[in-house]
Amino acid sequence: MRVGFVGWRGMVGSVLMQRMLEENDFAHLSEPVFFTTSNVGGKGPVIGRDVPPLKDAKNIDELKSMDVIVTCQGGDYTSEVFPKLRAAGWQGYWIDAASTLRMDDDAIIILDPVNLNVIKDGLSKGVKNYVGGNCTVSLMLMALGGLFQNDLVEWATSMTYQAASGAGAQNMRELISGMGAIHAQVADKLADPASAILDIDRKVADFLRSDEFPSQNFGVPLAGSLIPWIDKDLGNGQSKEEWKGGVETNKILGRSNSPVPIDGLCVRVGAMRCHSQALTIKLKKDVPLDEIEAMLAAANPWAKVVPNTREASMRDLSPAAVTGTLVTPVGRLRKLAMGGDYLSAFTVGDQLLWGAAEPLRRMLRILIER
Ligand SMILES: NC(=O)C1=CN([C@@H]2O[C@H](COP(=O)(O)OP(=O)(O)OC[C@H]3O[C@@H](n4cnc5c(N)ncnc54)[C@H](OP(=O)(O)O)[C@@H]3O)[C@@H](O)[C@H]2O)C=CC1
Ligand SMILES: N[C@@H](CC(=O)OP(=O)(O)O)C(=O)O
Repeated sequence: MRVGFVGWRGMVGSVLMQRMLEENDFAHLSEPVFFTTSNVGGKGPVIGRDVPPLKDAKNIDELKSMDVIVTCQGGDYTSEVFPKLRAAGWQGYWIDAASTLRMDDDAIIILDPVNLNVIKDGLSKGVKNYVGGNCTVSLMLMALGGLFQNDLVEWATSMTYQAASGAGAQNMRELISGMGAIHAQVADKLADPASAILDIDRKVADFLRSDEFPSQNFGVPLAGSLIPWIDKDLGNGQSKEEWKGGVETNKILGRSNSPVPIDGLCVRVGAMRCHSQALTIKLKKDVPLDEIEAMLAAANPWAKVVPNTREASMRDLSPAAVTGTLVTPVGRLRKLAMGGDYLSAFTVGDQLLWGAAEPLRRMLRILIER
């Protein structure tokens, strides 16, 4: 199988390369080929063996000779190149991290621990386009898959706490710069135990509202604040990120014809690369909590149930605990005051792993092992 990689040196692509090395995936590829939009003829990534010089990611003839193309290059690249490649008669498999093709009828959203049946059905029907889901959606389904598997969800609403990485590498840098700049404003006062906290606070607030605060990428401060809107304004009061929560979840589950209503508010917070979300779930029936916990834990090897105690929640259910790992813990599970069929849950997940690179890596493996 000739597999071409586009976007391998970006943030998502780098995580993909790292995971492929960890899982020894390249040993299963006879001919990995690496593409670039900026450095044709340059050196490819270090994967433990020689790789040919980088090829032009816009060259349709070069791309056409691939059996599979895996791209983390982004939506603009997909919009520009994918239609040309198909128009040129290319019949290969296209595996993509970008959202561009996700809702197309001839594309499947890939999250195999949750929808391997949908993926296998697509493969048997000759579907050639496989697209990673929105990070928030994938992470929610990795954690709560057990409830959907058992068809227990009547509706769900999620309030998200999304990391800077979802907006890109520059935004992660800006978050840290903002934290550092805030500290620098008040470092002398902080060092003095006798200084008044309200003086420190006033200085920080003035700085957050000033033009000096580094906010070129987000447009407003994230460090020391939050941003209650993610992605485009759909014009109906809903953000595009919130819209994705409903449509993508149902497409992944293969139930777009009988959708489960899922909606909520998406908020950017000052975490680096872990998205968290608090959910209120209306169950179809009053199932005992221990049964719910067992279903969640059994759904896949990564959904770890965290006991609903203060200590365990603080220790295991945070971006600091989860970042850089594949676990998608789910905790704060309890029946709400509204009744036995109302469940609360809180989940955390690394949005560059299950939220972006890992479903692509596993899809490639599914194709290789077919
Ligand atoms: N960020 C996220 O959380 C998620 C992103 N995605 C999708 O993945 C796409 C890629 O996202 P992301 O990885 O964040 O994008 P990046 O901006 O990190 O990388 C995209 C491309 O930019 C080029 N590039 C230019 N300068 C640099 C540099 N200094 N370092 C690395 N690459 C550079 C590279 O192309 P070249 O080598 O050709 O020059 C690279 O492949 C997104 O557009 C989105 O569609 C999906 C889910 C989550
Ligand atoms: N929109 C997500 C990141 C992302 O890339 O999403 P999508 O793959 O749906 O465009 C966030 O900002 O956290």
